[in-house]
Amino acid sequence: MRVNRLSLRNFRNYKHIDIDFTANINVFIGPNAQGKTNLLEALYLAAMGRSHRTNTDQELIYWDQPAASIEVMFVRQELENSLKIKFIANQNKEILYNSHPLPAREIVGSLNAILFSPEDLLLIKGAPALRRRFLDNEISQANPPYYRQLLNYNRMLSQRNNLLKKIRERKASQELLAPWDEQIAGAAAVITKKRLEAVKKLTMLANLHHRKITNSRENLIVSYHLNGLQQDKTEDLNGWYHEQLGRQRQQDIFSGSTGVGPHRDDLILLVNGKNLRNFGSQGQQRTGVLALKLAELEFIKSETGEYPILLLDDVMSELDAARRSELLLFIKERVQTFITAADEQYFGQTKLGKFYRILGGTVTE
Ligand SMILES: Nc1ncnc2c1ncn2[C@@H]1O[C@H](COP(=O)(O)OP(=O)(O)OP(=O)(O)O)[C@@H](O)[C@H]1O
Repeated sequence: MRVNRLSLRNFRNYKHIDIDFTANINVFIGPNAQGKTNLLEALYLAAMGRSHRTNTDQELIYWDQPAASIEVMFVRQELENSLKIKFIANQNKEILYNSHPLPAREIVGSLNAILFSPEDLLLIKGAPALRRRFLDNEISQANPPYYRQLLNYNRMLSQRNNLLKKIRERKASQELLAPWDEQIAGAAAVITKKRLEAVKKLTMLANLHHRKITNSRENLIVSYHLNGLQQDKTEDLNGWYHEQLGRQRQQDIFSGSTGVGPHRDDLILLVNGKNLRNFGSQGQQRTGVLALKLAELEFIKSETGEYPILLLDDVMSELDAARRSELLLFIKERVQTFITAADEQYFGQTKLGKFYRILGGTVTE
């Protein structure tokens, strides 16, 4: 997968730019607050249909302008595609894929992209929701129907939770829960099964990278923690979820939320048998995150036949020389990459790709 051109109109601090990219490494250099991350954000938006920084589209439009747009020309399976997103103040965004309207929920899976930013360094230490999102982004891009199943599951879950609250306030009867439990159990089983399959591949791929970065001193195991269930008893997930929803019902009514399901699961990472979250040093955790990110690239390649593009936002300065070189060695001539950095110090010797200077919303090669 390769992005050939990005055009922005009134997007963030860019009034009007068209940039052509190299198929290898593209490096955006510039001082703080000049628009480097805005460029990666535009590419991420084209891939995921949403920003990684805001849920408010209005923020994406150049101050005082009525509308903005992002247009990306990219090659997928050797065919050139165009994707355009228009943001109009106080309206829903419009998406055109090869000039045809595309609903926002169908954008995932068109242009695939992996983002690695300093916030990802919290992937191991941070809340379980971060690890679930990591896994969901990966599976959704490799398997777009999964993304829609996930949206559907989340919608049903929030409706069940509203009903639980009404039951708690004696405004609805408990019998109304039965059809929701039936549907939620089915959807939860489908999602969990796909996550378990993905983690099986992920652990193998991540361990290869982890061993390489640590000169074979450390083994990384990634496993899926299914809240309340042993990994080896997953044949009848639908039945199990159904039973659990029934068993937890009174507790769920009391809390007004659903206590079991894939929205409560987690990933567990072990290094040489020890939980990386509790016992890993900061350096080990960084290696774990890098190994996961590289594994994510390979997972998408193995599922779709192509590497996604890689967006590295300000992470070079966060990695030490060994991790940086593992990263650059892997992506070189393999993955089209977009890197932001404050200066050129990490790239001086490598003579990688194309360099762009970013200054106050302007881009010069
Ligand atoms: N809607 C908008 N309209 C105009 N300018 C905006 C808008 N949103 C953000 N900006 C400007 O974009 C700039 C920030 O750009 P960006 O986040 O890409 O910085 P950066 O170059 O990545 O910096 P750093 O290295 O500090 O992360 C700021 O100057 C901010 O004022």
